[in-house]
Order: sequence, then C-alpha cells, then structure tokens
Amino acid sequence: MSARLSSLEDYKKILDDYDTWLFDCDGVLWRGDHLIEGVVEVLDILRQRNKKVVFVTNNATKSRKSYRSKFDQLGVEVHVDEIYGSAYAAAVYLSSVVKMPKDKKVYVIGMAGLEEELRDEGIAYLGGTDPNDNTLEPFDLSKFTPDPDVAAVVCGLDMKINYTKLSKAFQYLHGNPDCLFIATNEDSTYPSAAGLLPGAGSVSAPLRFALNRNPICTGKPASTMVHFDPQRTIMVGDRLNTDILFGQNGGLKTLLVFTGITSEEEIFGPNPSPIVPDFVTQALGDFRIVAEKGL
Ligand SMILES: O=C(O)[C@H](O)[C@H](O)COP(=O)(O)O
Ligand SMILES: [Mg+2]
Repeated sequence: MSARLSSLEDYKKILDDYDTWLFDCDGVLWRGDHLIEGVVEVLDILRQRNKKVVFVTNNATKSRKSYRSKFDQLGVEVHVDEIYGSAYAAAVYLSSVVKMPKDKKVYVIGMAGLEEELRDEGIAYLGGTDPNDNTLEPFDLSKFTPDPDVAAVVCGLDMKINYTKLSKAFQYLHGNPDCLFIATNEDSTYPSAAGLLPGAGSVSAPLRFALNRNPICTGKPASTMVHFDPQRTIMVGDRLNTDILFGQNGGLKTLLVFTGITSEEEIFGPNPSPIVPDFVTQALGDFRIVAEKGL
C-alpha cells in the first residue's frame, strides 16, 4: 500500500532522504502551459538544499532546448543538461544504439522538437512538419514514391496527425521488418491545461493496429540515459504505467501526485492498480510546508 504523505515530518523526511529528484513534467510541474501551484517554490527549496534536480518527460513535442525556453518562460530555473525528453531519447537511441548509417533516413510522425533532436544527433529525416505531409487532402498511394533510404519510422505526440502521415508511415513499415518502428512514448492520454487529450500512444495506435506490430518505445517506462544511486533518488510522477514503472524499473523510490493523470481511486479504491507507488501526495506544492515552518 502506498504511504500518503500528510505531516510536516513526512515531507521533511522525504526531503532529507533523497539527494536526486527526478521529475516528470506534464501533470506534475504543469498542465499544458499552466504551471501547477507551488512548483517554483518547491524546486527552489530543493536547489537551496543542493539537491540534484532532473526532468524526465515523455512529451516529444519539444526538444531539450525548447523545453529550456518553456521553463524560462514559466519562471523555473533549469539547465538544458537537466532535461531528458523522449524526443532526445529516441534520437540518441537511433544514433548510439542503432548507429543509424549516415545515408539512411527516418520518417517522422511528430513535431518540431522531435525533428530538432534528430538533427542534433545527425539523423536525417523526412515527414514531420513538412507542409507536404501536413495536409488533409486524401492520400493517393498511386502517386507516392517511398524514399528508399528510409530505415526507420519514429512516432511521437503529433497534434497535426493526419491520414497522409499514417499512410506514408504504414507504407514504410508494412511488409518491411527491417524498417524500425520506434515510439518516443506510449502515453494513452495527454493532460492539457483544459483537460485530457489523446496522447502519443493514441497517435501511434492506428499504426500498431494496421500493422499488427508493436513499436520499440524509447521513453518511460524504458530506462533512459539517466542513472543515479537508487538509494538516494526519488522519481516524482503523475502516471503509473510510465513514471512510477520507470522509477521501479530503475530501483528508485517513487512518489505519485494527483495533479495529472492518476486519481486517488486508482490507488486507494476497491480495484487499485497493481503498480503501487511508495508515496503519494496531492501535489508537489505540498512540500512548501517544510519552508513555511522554517525547516
Ligand atoms: O501523450 C504524451 O506524449 C504524454 O501525455 C505527455 O506528453 C507526457 O509527458 P510527461 O508527463 O512524461 O511529462
Ligand atoms: Mg506526466
């Protein structure tokens, strides 16, 4: 059973026990561009206590550099090396694990941030934000000439998804097991400021269904490039099957907040999830109590 943080001692002990704090972003720090109350104060408390702070997000719409700008605009102090996004994870997977040859390309379903991370890793790509792919015109297969150099399809959250992109990705993957199928992440939903929207997993779902093939997922819960002392590291997230599972896969302690995807019912209800976080609290801002009491 998860331990619900409630007393000043509870929050103080967590702050004392962990030196490295990994934070999920959507649903923990913000919803869309709406910063969640208390986040800036708590991050300040952690930095004042010389804690290492790392942000691990499955949101592939932004590169680390553009996330740095978002953090700046929201008044959150961050260094680009503290940000690990699923777009970066996918690009590093292709460059360092797959070792994608320089004469090969990736067909992208995704947005500018994913393209930027691929560029920074020297991975050639097509699709993505290309105007020819961002169309609502019917897709005419008879006029489509696949690029013979495409050796992988990468699919991330794409708020301009359409039939042309799905059709082109399908053509590259159908009957071609040598063409890699990579998902930056498989979150079913996305917690926008105004409410839930289909997530990256729901963008790649049509391809999984049409191809009867599951992608390689490079985002949470897969372990990314971050590796810390599990005894002194805590993962703070809002989604059980990505954030909490990611933490558990890395042997970390886990703290779930209820400001994003997961409800209290899923933890304390009659049919709780089998994924059980070590700790839960309503919101990250709850840790302000420690500063308010001058501890
Ligand atoms: O659909 C998505 O890609 C995700 O909902 C979303 O972007 C998750 O971001 P995170 O909570 O990992 O920061
Ligand atoms: Mg989240």
